[in-house]
Formats: sequence, C-alpha cells, structure tokens
Amino acid sequence: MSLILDDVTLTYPDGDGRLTALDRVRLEVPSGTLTAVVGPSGSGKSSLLAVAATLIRPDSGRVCVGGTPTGELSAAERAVLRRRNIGIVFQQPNLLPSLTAAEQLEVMARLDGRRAAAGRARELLAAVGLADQAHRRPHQLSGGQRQRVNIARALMNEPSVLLVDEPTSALDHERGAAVLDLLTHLTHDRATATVLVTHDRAHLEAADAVHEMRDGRLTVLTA
Ligand SMILES: Nc1ncnc2c1ncn2[C@@H]1O[C@H](COP(=O)(O)OP(=O)(O)OP(=O)(O)O)[C@@H](O)[C@H]1O
Repeated sequence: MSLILDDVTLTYPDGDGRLTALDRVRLEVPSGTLTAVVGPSGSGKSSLLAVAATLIRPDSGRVCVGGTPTGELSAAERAVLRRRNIGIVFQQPNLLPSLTAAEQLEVMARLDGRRAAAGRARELLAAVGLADQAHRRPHQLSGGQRQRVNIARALMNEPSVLLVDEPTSALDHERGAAVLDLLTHLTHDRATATVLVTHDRAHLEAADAVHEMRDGRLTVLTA
C-alpha cells in the first residue's frame, strides 16, 4: 500500500502573514520502494514528513496512507492510523532507558492491544542484525545498534508507510552506510512505502526515486 500526497500546501503563521512550507506538493511512493528527499535547511523536508505522518494537517490537498484518505479522519482516528500504518524513525533513537531492546519493540505492540509481541520482536531484531543483543538496554548498545533498534521498533506494527528523517546523522560513514543498506532491504522485504530525508548524497544510489525540496516545492531528480 502506497503513500500519496496530492497537491498538498502547508503554511505556518509568520508575523502578519503566512509562510508557505509546502507548495502544492505531489508525491507518490509505491509500496516496496524507497524515495529519498534532499534539499537545503529550511526547505520543508520535516514539514513534508510531519504531513505524511498525519501529525500536521495541510491547508489543502490530500494525504492518503496505505489506501486510507486521511482528510476526514478525527484526531483519534489519525492516532490509530499512525500506530497501525505508519512507522517513524527520527534522527535520535529516543529509546526508553530502562527497557531492553526486545522490550522497546514489545511495548509498541502492547500500546496497540496486541498480544504475542515477543516472537515478532525477536524476528525483527534478528532482521536488523541484533538477534544476540535483545536483552541489552540502550546504554549497553552502540549508536548504530540503537538506530537499528529504532528502525525495528518502527516496523513492529507492520506499517505500510515508513518515514525516516536523517537516520545516519549520528553515525560514522561505515555505520551510516550499513543502516542505509538495512533500510533498503527492509523496504523491499516488508513492502513499505519508505520516505527518507537525507543530507548525505551517498544515500541516493540506494533510492528508487530521488526528489528535491526547495522553498516548499518538490521536484523529481531521478525516478
Ligand atoms: N512550527 C512552525 N511555525 C512557523 N514556521 C515554521 C514552523 N516549522 C517550520 N517552519 C518554517 O517552515 C519552513 C520549512 O521548515 P522545515 O523544518 O520543514 O524545513 P527542513 O527542510 O526540514 O529544514 P532542516 O533541514 O533544517 O531540518 C522553514 O522556513 C521554517 O522556518
């Protein structure tokens, strides 16, 4: 199931006027593909992710997540959609300090009222190369390992859409490349529609499509 943004405009209050953060943005990310979004600071990349995540409602246009149009949903319905259909990976992992890697994942399933989370948590930790680290707490893991737990956690509820913001900014080149490789594989294996915001040009080779954001406008660089 894909992610579709159709003619999306978002403005913020700015003094007496409004600042246009997203200007008639169109983006379609088919399931099982990764779209990278590049662009200078302040161009609207985080706003794009926030709208795609249904955290911010645009002024106009449509956002469709995994086949569900989100425009008419209440805040509570959007929260359920986010929990079930959208995985979000931010720059910093924000793991809970007192929980083991496995528990970080299990808690996501419990929030959604699901049982039998332990098996899926084990399977996902293995998929991100952390099968033997499941019992460790965040301070016992490296930066790259923490980001892997973060990615596995985002996939816990089998989202159709995966939104990733600068996942390698805290990692050295080699670990960053490994995390990118992992994201590409997971996108294909788990058929997520993945959007990756990145500053790192080295990431673009792995992408199925590359878009550039400038002053709120999104253009296709390669597809
Ligand atoms: N809550 C807000 N209120 C007002 N203006 C905002 C708000 N959030 C962002 N902006 C403005 O909207 C524009 C787009 O910001 P956004 O954070 O989406 O850019 P970005 O490309 O993600 O930048 P960076 O790469 O630095 O994170 C910027 O001009 C920013 O100052």
